[in-house]
Amino acid sequence: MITYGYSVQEGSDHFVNLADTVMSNFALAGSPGTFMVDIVPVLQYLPKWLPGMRGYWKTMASWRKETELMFDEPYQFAKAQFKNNGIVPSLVSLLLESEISCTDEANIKLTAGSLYGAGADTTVSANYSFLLAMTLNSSIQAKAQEEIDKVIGNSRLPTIADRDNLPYINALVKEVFRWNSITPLGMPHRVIRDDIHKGYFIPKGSTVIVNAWHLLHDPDVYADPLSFNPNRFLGDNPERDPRKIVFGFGRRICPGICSAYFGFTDDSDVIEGLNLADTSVFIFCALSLAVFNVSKVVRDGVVVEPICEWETGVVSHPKDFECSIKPRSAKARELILMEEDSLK
Ligand code: HEM
Repeated sequence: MITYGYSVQEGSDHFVNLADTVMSNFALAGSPGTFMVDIVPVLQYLPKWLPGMRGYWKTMASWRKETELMFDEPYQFAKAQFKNNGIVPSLVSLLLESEISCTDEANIKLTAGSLYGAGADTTVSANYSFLLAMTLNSSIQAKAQEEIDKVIGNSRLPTIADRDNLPYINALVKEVFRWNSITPLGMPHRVIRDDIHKGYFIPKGSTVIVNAWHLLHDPDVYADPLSFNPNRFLGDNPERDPRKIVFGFGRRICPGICSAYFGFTDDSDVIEGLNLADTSVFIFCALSLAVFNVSKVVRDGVVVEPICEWETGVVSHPKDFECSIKPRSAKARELILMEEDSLK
């Protein structure tokens, strides 16, 4: 919706399926060492017909095709919608409002595709971790709901404007970012010139990989790091804000956390409310807590323990787990239905 002004279809959605395929390819391509050419770059110059090379190039050609479709098809949808004057405000509709050249069009397509590709999967991973954490920690869920009930009541849904008044929810969102490292090894960076870091010589061309998982689970920084505990970010001595790590580092830091452009340094705080990524996760958590109870599934009188493990890959998701999501009350059900109606 933000990128293309498009409402995702429930069940199976063509554009989402396309993006999922490309993100799975990306997860493999982005993990250094998946292909021999990552380790021996000279292999890229070998003829494509050589035995052993054909399969590789065939895979690359089909991945390229899928990537082009992911960038092109939703863009063409948004463009057609724009031309038919049925404008739903989106990144693409805003960019199409002025006269554009072919180069502009290629840039809009790539910008929109990057926003969706890089922003959706990562945010979804955080949202799933939140649901898993709530399934496993009913007392933390109850405490968060108590804060929402006290500050917002039950006659309306929380909004982004409520954020400053919800310290416990803010701490919970930080803990969602920390507990599951969404990108456990960040993104590989290439060193563009020789460097010396803390006495270590790093030659130009080296690939540098950050161990984000360790930084977020370092027992010297986070007490009992494997447990989900929002309290670690409250009080007089809060533990390190994980958002300083989860969005990467340097000039290629995630643009979804735009305080990068406002001098985000080690000492400054993330500017809440200005960041698409952080804000999306906050509002998902706050809305869910306001209207739903998330709990373990009980089947035939037996409690089903959810699987608490994560997939590997550039973007790590919780493995499929079972949970029960039910409206908290009749009033909550009413609010959900009103919200659904307003989207029609
Ligand atoms: C919880 C959500 C998100 C997480 C954890 C996340 C994390 C990251 C990380 C670790 C990187 C690599 C940074 C580096 O190279 O050091 C990155 C890059 C990127 N992110 Fe995000 N991201 C999230 C949401 C978003 C959103 C909502 C957008 C949409 C604007 C977005 C767009 C991008 C893009 C375009 C890049 C590539 C930047 C570049 O290479 O110059 N991300 N993200």
